[in-house]
Amino acid sequence: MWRRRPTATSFSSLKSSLFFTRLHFQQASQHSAISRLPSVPPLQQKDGRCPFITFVLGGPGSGKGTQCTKIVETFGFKHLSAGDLLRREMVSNSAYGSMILNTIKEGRIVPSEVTVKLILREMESSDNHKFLIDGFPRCEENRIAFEKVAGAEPDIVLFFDCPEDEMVKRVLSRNQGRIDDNIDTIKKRLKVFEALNLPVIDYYEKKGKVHRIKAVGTVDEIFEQVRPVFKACEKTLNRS
Ligand SMILES: Nc1ncnc2c1ncn2[C@@H]1O[C@H](COP(=O)(O)OP(=O)(O)OP(=O)(O)O)[C@@H](O)[C@H]1O
Ligand SMILES: O=c1ccn([C@@H]2O[C@H](COP(=O)(O)O)[C@@H](O)[C@H]2O)c(=O)[nH]1
Ligand SMILES: [Mg+2]
Repeated sequence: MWRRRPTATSFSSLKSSLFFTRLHFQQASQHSAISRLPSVPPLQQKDGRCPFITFVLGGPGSGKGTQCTKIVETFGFKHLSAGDLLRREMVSNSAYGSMILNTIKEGRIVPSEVTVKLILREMESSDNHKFLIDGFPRCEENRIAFEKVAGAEPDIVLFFDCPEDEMVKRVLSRNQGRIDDNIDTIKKRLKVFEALNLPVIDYYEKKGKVHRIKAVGTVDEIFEQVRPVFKACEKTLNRS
């Protein structure tokens, strides 16, 4: 469970005032209101620990979810797939349901207001302090919103770098009944990835946070590139 460091603004009032007033349904390209948000104190756990945050990025079908499962098994992280959280919200009678459905069908990006709220809710209700945030941030607006509202940057970023033809092949044979696993939506998702997600990866690359994984080969071969990334930060992972 989580709490914020003592501050004049409580987290719940922050959520309602910052998110639901200032950011109400802003489109992904609108940066101005977000950049004016005040920074907040970083999230901190009851036991005083700060979370270890890994953003897991890569194109559709690059293997993010598959590798996250292995990281959870080996290093004990909590896996938060932004796409899964949105799909769960979509079928939960939420007011956002039809907006999420249409956005996913079109391969576009759900407003940060919704996604950041879902992610932070999961982080706050978890006893774990090591998080894999999979498939988020999708664009610069997502990134800025998360950093402002969480008061935290990722410790590291994993980028699963996979050729497009391999990603298309994997998604088309995934067979999980996802409404976006069809060739038309995949083409749109690939364009959105290139136009909006690659700049986020570039941003963190410049900060020295990106670990680029060549996402070809078997699942186990790819994991052997991932393992040393977490081995190298074991001390930080167990920080108090
Ligand atoms: N190295 C691999 N070789 C072959 N198939 C793989 C490999 N890694 C994952 N897959 C398969 O490819 C499909 C896509 O993988 P996964 O769901 O992990 O990708 P993802 O990056 O999470 O995709 P999305 O962004 O669409 O959620 C799955 O069916 C998975 O079993
Ligand atoms: O932060 C996010 C994550 C996802 N979406 C939307 O969901 C689909 C599927 O996401 P996956 O990560 O591939 O499961 C994605 O194409 C977006 O439409 C989002 O808007 N924001
Ligand atoms: Mg996935």
